[in-house]
Amino acid sequence: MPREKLILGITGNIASGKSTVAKMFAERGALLIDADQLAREIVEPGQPALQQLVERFGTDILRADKSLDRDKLAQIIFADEQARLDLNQITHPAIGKLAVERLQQGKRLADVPLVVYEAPLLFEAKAENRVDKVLVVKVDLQVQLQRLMQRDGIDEAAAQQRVSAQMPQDEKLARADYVVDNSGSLEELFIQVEQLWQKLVIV
Ligand SMILES: CC(C)(COP(=O)(O)OP(=O)(O)OC[C@H]1O[C@@H](n2cnc3c(N)ncnc32)[C@H](O)[C@@H]1O)[C@@H](O)C(=O)NCCC(=O)NCCS
Ligand SMILES: Nc1ncnc2c1ncn2[C@@H]1O[C@H](COP(=O)(O)OP(=O)(O)OP(=O)(O)O)[C@@H](O)[C@H]1O
Repeated sequence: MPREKLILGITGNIASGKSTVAKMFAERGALLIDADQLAREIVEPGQPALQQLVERFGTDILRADKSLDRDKLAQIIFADEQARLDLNQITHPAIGKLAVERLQQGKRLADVPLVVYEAPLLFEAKAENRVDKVLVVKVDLQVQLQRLMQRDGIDEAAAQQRVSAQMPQDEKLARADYVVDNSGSLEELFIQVEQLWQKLVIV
């Protein structure tokens, strides 16, 4: 008898390596649903959430073609907690609705052995109930800051600001069912993901 199909939530703080881990699961055959991607869909031109963002933050957050200027909005919300909370209030309900739909669709697909939901704010958005088990990707702060600065082309102060906008890593770890440590090499990460895949999928 195969095990009941799981939805595995992958979370962890910014630049911890969630996308890297999620990709490793997808390469093994998992279906990946990415909250950052859903967050992009719900602010496409014509979507109600984009209109609400413009009402809250002004037309300055739009590019000439009326699409969202993500860099500009990121600068605003990582420097101002109230702005970030307002952004969350506008976007999170629509992201949540879409996530539930896609996760349930995914769970019904016969040839998918595992559904993975990659969600940076899984705990902050109180979205744990959308998944069966939670994997937290952890990383040492110094490594995290270096990777974040390099990936996003920002300085240490901006990187620190983004890290501080999320729930502390220790709180996430305390609520995890599984943990992988991504402070080392990609090879070390790969081994941990393989072990978890064996545990979750191989009967
Ligand atoms: C602020 C925005 C425009 C920045 O876009 P950008 O393309 O520069 O970054 P991207 O979307 O890839 O997010 C990068 C990372 O930033 C962090 N992050 C994003 N939004 C938030 C937030 N509201 N609070 C804390 N951290 C956040 C996450 O770790 C995320 O993985 C965008 O992240 C957004 O619309 N955020 C609101 C929706 C949201 O909460 N998304 C997070 C997943 S549900
Ligand atoms: N073990 C590793 N060794 C070296 N670089 C890594 C490693 N893991 C991830 N990276 C790099 O670090 C950066 C952050 O990783 P990734 O984008 O997977 O994080 P994330 O948690 O998905 O980020 P976000 O919260 O912004 O969505 C990327 O540029 C990635 O290529």
